[in-house]
Amino acid sequence: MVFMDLEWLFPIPISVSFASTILALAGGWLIYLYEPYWRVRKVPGPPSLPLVGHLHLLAKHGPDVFSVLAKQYGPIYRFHMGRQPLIIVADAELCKEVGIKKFKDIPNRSTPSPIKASPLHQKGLFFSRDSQWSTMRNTILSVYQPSHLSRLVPTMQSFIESATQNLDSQKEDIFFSNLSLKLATDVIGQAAFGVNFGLSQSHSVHNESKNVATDNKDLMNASGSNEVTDFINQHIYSTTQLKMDLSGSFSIILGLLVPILQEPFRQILKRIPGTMDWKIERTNEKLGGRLDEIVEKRTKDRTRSSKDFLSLILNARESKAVSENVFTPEYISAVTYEHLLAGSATTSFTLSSVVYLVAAHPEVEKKMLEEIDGYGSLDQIPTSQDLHDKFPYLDQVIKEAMRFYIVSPLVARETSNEVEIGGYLLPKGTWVWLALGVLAKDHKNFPEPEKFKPERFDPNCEEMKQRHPYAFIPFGIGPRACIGQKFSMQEIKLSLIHLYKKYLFRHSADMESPLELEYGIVLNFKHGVKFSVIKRTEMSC
Ligand code: HEM
Repeated sequence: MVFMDLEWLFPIPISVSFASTILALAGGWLIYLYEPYWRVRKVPGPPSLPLVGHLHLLAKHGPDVFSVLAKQYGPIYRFHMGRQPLIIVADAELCKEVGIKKFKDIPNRSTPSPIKASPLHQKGLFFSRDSQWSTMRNTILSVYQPSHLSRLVPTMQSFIESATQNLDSQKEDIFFSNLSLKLATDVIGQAAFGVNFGLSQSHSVHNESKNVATDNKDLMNASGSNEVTDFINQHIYSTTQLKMDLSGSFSIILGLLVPILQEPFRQILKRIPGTMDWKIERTNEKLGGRLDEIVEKRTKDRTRSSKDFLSLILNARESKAVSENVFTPEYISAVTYEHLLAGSATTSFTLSSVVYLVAAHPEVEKKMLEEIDGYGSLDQIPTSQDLHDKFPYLDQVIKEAMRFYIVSPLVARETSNEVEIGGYLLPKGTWVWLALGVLAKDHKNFPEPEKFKPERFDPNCEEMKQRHPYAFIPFGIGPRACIGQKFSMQEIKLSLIHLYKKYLFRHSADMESPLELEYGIVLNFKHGVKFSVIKRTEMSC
């Protein structure tokens, strides 16, 4: 009967075997699309659309979508990133379970489609897995000793000073988010590679109407730019193309919707000049080539110091303190590059958030200035220990800004075994993502979450005492938490102390309100952050 209908549909007679092939393909296709959903179907979640899953909800609500859905579906629910279901964990106790108690069953991160196309990103610490990850992490941890961090204070300070010289000298408002990105890139460039990129000295931060990413994309096309500029341009282009929505390259979009087609299409598209896949491939190739050159040159350098991260790893490798099989040259390139990536946008976003929020809260600004001024004279540079002990209010301001604008609203993990979380049995290979952004806005732990109140982080206040210990985890949780936490806090505090000793900041009239956010590899201000700058000595005159 079925075949008679098909004969009516197709004027040319079709054979039984052809029809059954079509049916088998259609069945296989449906199984392929629905199999990931089927494995976690018992976890609650909104109805999803074929192919796009819940991406339309992400487009509608932006990063807030995870809070909206947590209100509707509870502390653990399903969100389909295209075909791929994510199990979103939006509760502090459950995050502790995933990140700490059941770590041995959930030790790795899932690899999202933008990363699948980039070997450079896959070989860093972030996406490496199991024993490769633990050996790399232990080695890197050994070079993150507090004594090494404290030795970095003068380096950080000198970049901060040169980046923030004469901020008040021009009439126009400054593009602070650009300044902070250049500063953070310079600092991490020096700390990771021992290379001075010189970004914060060479560019004016005034009159820049575009953000750094766009700025550099243009430069990428200009021939004859110098090596450093090229390297940074490639770095920024490579990073900003890692989109988590439907605005990435065609192969990345396919990776979200039909992952099986991502690699074949990427292989074709990367050979067609002008496509985004072609540009990404060329950029990553050039970037990888440059990184390999830096590593090779440093490997041969017998007089290398042990001040930067790359030299420290190379020294450890040569002294056999770490296995040469684990730290092959390509892993060394990847992990060093990862520092540049992980340490720039995150730190710069946090710096911009603090200054933006403080500028809108005069009572916070007053209290913070009293603490900074009380520390000592203008040219007294705090030590690592002083940064830790002597600025308790600044500490609260930074934490509250990081809660208010959380850099990494989601943290990706993947189960290695079948494991039970929140009453649901999750099969091996399930993507479990911790919703740090939802936790940070949960009114149970943070009453009036939309208000900026640094005092809620005062260790003596009732709100702080009653809060779940894992309600605020901007650097993640457990053995896979951020390795650069102390490094970035040192840099952020040093920068803020130096800035506020000299200047005050006021919102530019040329900025949207509220600020629009965009969700790339980390959260970012869509149109940047702009301030007018007032020199403090002038104010007190
Ligand atoms: C404000 C600044 C920063 C924030 C908010 C931040 C946040 C995070 C978060 C949320 C994670 C995931 C943690 C988890 O899965 O539990 C992470 C991982 C990581 N971060 Fe950061 N980060 C910052 C700065 C840095 C810096 C400066 C570096 C490098 C010097 C760095 C290097 C890394 C690395 C390598 C990982 C992967 C760790 C692993 O998988 O073992 N981060 N970061």
